[in-house]
Amino acid sequence: EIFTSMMNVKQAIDTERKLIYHLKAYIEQETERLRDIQRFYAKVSQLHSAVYSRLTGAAAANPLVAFTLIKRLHSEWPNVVYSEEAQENTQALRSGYRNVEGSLPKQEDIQGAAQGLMRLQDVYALHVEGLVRGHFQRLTNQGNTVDIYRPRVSIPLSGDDCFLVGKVAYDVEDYYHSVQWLEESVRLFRGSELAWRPEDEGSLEDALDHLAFSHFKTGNISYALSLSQELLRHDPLNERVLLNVEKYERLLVENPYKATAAGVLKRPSTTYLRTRNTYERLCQTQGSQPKHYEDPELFCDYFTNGSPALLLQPMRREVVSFKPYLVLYHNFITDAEAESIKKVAQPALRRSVVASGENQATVDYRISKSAWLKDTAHPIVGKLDERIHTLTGLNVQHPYGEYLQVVNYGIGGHYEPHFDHATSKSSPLYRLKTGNRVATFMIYLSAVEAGGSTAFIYANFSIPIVQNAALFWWNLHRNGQGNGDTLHAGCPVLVGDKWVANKWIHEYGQEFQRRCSPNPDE
Ligand SMILES: O=C(O)CCC(=O)C(=O)O
Ligand SMILES: [Fe+2]
Repeated sequence: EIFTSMMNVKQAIDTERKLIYHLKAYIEQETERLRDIQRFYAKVSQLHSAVYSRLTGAAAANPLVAFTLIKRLHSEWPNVVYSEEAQENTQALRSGYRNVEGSLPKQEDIQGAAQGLMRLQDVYALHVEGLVRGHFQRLTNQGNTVDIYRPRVSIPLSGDDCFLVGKVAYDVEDYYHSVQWLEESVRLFRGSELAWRPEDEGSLEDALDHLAFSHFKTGNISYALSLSQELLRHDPLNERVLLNVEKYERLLVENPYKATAAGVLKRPSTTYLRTRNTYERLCQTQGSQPKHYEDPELFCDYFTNGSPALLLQPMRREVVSFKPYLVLYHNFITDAEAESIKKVAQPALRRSVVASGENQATVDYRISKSAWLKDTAHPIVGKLDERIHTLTGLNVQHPYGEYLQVVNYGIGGHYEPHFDHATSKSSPLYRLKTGNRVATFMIYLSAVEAGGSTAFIYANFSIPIVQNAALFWWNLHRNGQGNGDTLHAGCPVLVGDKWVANKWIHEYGQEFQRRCSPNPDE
């Protein structure tokens, strides 16, 4: 599951570096082998033009010429033709490949990465044609493109790259995406002068085939027909396509008005989410906090919580919202501490799960890896517990607080709108027997280049990632009921390596810090 964590993607760079090394050795050896063969070829062909052609009959009469001719035909030619060197070179290359095989991406990775790209396309309303050229752009209503982010490094995609993304969509009958990506694939394959590349999975014919069928499925039969006819020009004997062409022509005769009935394709309903429009709007703004002038009660201060530890170095507190109550503590953690936490978490990272009934499950709506760190894992974990306790006054010791959950997002990694507290009595969150999650303390362990904001859906704002800051909010009202205003999400990461750490604090153990109240508004 390389695609679920950027850390694994970084490790994949090293894997490819090893492969490059093996391929270089292979090319050198093969080049040498071909040079030797060329030498033999040059020798023999030169003999033929210099000796045999001019003297023909006389040449064969010379016993030295005759002897070398016989020797060549008897042993030199088979030595060249049946040389084992080619096989030895291939074997060396393959054995180098087998050494890294265990760490290579799997089918689920290619699918997950392609789905990540399509998620970014959807949530940030990206223009596919721009994306293919390596740009992160949105198409305006006037038909212009605007950059939403200019990456420092980027690469354009090939026809085969686009074919693969389109194929992932096609295989799940998601023709909304398959049409857009295969369209790009066909365009790029048509325009590339290289007809064949050893690394490619698909070809212009494959792309035409899948694009034609996608259009057929969405009702655009005349376009399906013209694409199939183009395909037949490359592959005139393809029985299946010949039959399709016949079928499309018949359909068009029977139902001429259906020619281009495609209309506007809708995004697939598998990604249905009631709050999707708000969620995506909040992600697109990449940070849209309420401003002080919008709510004059909001404030910033240097906060000590009456603690001697904080008197020397007060915390920069920013009250971001009252409904729900949300506070941002700036510079909660230092760069060095954040790096240590990530380092300690790395070997323990596993695919993130969510509560599903009484159990836990991996889901498409949370794409990341996470690790649970006990305070014994590293002295810094205990220090952070202490700091959270000082700031909030809450008891964060296990089991009143959960272990620290360190999260690393992957390609288009996200966490769609959810509550941190349990909303059903059977939730696995109750296994600690310390009640529900009363509060969340979330630390941003990294910056990102673009995307990845934390969006509060009903409260209608999003917090851009503030490196080293921490976000605190109450999940429950004082009467113990879940606070619906806390519905929140981690927006897909557009560019960057996003890390956060969650400390979830439970109801029990906080009785003196957070008094109960029957008032549902508190
Ligand atoms: O990554 C974020 O911004 C939010 C993460 C989150 O809500 C969670 O892990 O529960
Ligand atoms: Fe959350």
